Amino acid sequence: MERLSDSDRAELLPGLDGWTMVEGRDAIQKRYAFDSFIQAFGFMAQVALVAEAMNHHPEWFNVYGTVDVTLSTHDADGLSRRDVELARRMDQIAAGAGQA
Ligand SMILES: C[C@H](O)[C@H](O)[C@H]1CNC2=NC(N)=NC(=O)C2=N1
Repeated sequence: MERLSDSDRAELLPGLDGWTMVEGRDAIQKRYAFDSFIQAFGFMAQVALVAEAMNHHPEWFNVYGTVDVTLSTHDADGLSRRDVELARRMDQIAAGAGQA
């Protein structure tokens, strides 16, 4: 998996909703806020199935209804198209999982 080129970054990253660059690392991050732990965990369970099917896995941290997510491609040591794809899929799942 190749790291995103500068032109791919300029084209793809602004289209992501609420994702920002991590400082000091070639990765993107987003905080999802749900009303309850069950909604947050339901979101994570659905994402886990998608991530496994993509063979692309998030770094994440959950406290109650909050899920902090970092996406990066470890094999490429930076951002690849898979991160953009997983970010979009996570946003779709969050929208259906009752994001606060
Ligand atoms: C061996 C296995 O295919 C790799 O380690 C996969 C698994 N999941 C992964 N997830 C992420 N985020 N980046 C990777 O480079 C990656 N590589």
